[in-house]
Amino acid sequence: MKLNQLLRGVALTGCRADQDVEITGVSYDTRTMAPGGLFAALEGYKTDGQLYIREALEKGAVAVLCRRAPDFDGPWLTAEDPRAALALISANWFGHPAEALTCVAVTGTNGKTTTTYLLKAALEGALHAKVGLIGTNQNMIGEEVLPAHRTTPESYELQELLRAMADAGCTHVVMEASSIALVLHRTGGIRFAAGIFTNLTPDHLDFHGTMEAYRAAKGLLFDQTDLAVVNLDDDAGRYYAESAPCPVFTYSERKDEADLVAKNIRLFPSHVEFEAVARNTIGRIFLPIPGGFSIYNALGVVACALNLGAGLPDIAAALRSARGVKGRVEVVPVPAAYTVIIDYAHTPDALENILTTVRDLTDRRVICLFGCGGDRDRSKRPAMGSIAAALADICVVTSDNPRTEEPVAIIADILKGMEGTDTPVRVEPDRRAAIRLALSEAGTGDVVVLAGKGHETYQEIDGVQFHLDEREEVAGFFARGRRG
Ligand SMILES: CC(=O)N[C@H]1[C@@H](OP(=O)(O)OP(=O)(O)OC[C@H]2O[C@@H](n3ccc(=O)[nH]c3=O)[C@H](O)[C@@H]2O)O[C@H](CO)[C@@H](O)[C@@H]1O[C@H](C)C(=O)N[C@@H](C)C(=O)N[C@H](CCC(=O)O)C(=O)O
Ligand SMILES: Nc1ncnc2c1ncn2[C@@H]1O[C@H](COP(=O)(O)OP(=O)(O)OP(=O)(O)O)[C@@H](O)[C@H]1O
Ligand SMILES: N[C@H](CCC[C@H](N)C(=O)O)C(=O)O
Ligand SMILES: [Mg+2]
Repeated sequence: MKLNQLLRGVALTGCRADQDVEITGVSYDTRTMAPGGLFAALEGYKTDGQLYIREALEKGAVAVLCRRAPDFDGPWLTAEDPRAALALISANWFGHPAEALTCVAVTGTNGKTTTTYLLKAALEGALHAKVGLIGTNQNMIGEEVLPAHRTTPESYELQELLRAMADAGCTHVVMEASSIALVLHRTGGIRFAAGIFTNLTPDHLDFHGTMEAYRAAKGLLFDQTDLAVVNLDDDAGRYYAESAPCPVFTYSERKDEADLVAKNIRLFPSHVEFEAVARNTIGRIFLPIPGGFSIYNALGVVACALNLGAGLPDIAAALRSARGVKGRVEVVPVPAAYTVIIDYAHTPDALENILTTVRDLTDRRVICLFGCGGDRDRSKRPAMGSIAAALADICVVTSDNPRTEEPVAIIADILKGMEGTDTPVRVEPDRRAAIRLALSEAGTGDVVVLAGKGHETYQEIDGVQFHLDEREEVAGFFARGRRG
């Protein structure tokens, strides 16, 4: 492809390159780039891609894109925001695959992954669509599974995935749009038929700084959607309903003025049920996932699927037979008279939701094991500590992914939120040992919640990922005769 074709739609602030030159690839990392391509120098959080321009040219880049003009001659282009430019360049490189797909993005603090899986099932069942999925757990092209490294991939990898999906005959794509991705323009150049907003509660404040900035980040999605599907029971949802620059469709379990309302809600240990009431249609929804939050995830799915042309009876049939999502309220089979649940709750709100949900499942004790991620929002730590102490009968505080932080320092932050509690708190930094400890505390009728790691099958300590699958640890505990 010629450079001028690759740059279609990109607003350059300067150019010192022959735009007729042939480009054989696009890269934003000198460590993996091949010769003959364009190198996009991105300003990062650890270093600045601008520092690697000479290296890129030495490695055979035929053009470099950066924010500031380099102080040497060479084939360079400048743009106000190289990340935004990279998104358009990637869309050009892969031939705008999103235009051949009906794309839906889901944003919000909690419920994105769950909602994307349920929406995929609903669109497959109701529209007989072939649906691609992009998100935290994995990416999917129809039934084919590809590994995921982040919730929302960098724009180049995202466009590459969309290309593969379009080529494989997908008609629809449902993807998670994280707030970080929206700020970093990873979804640039894509027009979404709908954007679903689930909820906004504290998370990622290390990145965004304030809740206002976090809300603004999620709101960026609606600049690139034809329809905003928003939760009217959430403060930020009401804000977007009034401010989104596109048509809005609202859902609620409390407000009759919403476009879709859940009535006659019934919560059971293994499922939820409600009456979905929209302007022209009404139907009973049965979702085989427990928890009050499951009502909201189902509402978002029903609201979106209705707007994409699916009929309510078909959506209801698909949700009735939907499978749960790995690591989300996942019940681990155990040869014991108590229940073990793995859940990805890693925010204060999610922890409160899962503990409230399991509290309704038992008259006996709730044992909560959790930690907090290192190199992530520190304000979550005491908040999660105080929620666990208030809602569980026994807390086991351990490590999540410490990343580059000291595990005991993270635990100390958590314990600050537990000061003065009467709830027994056991501390065990080794997550494997902590799981054994939690299980050995459990008795008949109790529920043990292993929170925070969900689908993850690794633990990142000191920058290195080690294998850790909580399902295996639970099975191992029983295989070894329940030895702690
Ligand atoms: C905070 C954040 O999102 N950081 C992203 C950012 O990395 P960075 O700023 O640290 O990059 P950097 O190391 O400073 O390097 C700057 C640039 O120089 C390049 N470079 C660097 C070294 C070199 O030798 N040569 C070279 O070319 C790098 O490739 C990069 O393009 O730009 C990189 C390239 O796009 C991303 O890979 C990286 O995501 C990292 C891996 C990350 O952990 N992100 C997480 C926080 C994230 O994105 N999470 C969200 C939300 C999760 C959720 O809520 O579900 C997600 O969507 O997953
Ligand atoms: N609608 C919801 N509201 C609040 N909490 C929820 C909701 N849905 C799920 N949860 C809780 O949040 C956890 C994470 O859910 P899920 O993985 O679907 O969210 P996510 O937004 O994709 O998270 P991430 O930002 O890590 O990708 C679940 O394990 C559950 O405890
Ligand atoms: N997408 C989230 C995942 C957190 C998962 C939890 N296990 C942790 O490591 O904190 C993040 O990157 O902040
Ligand atoms: Mg997710």
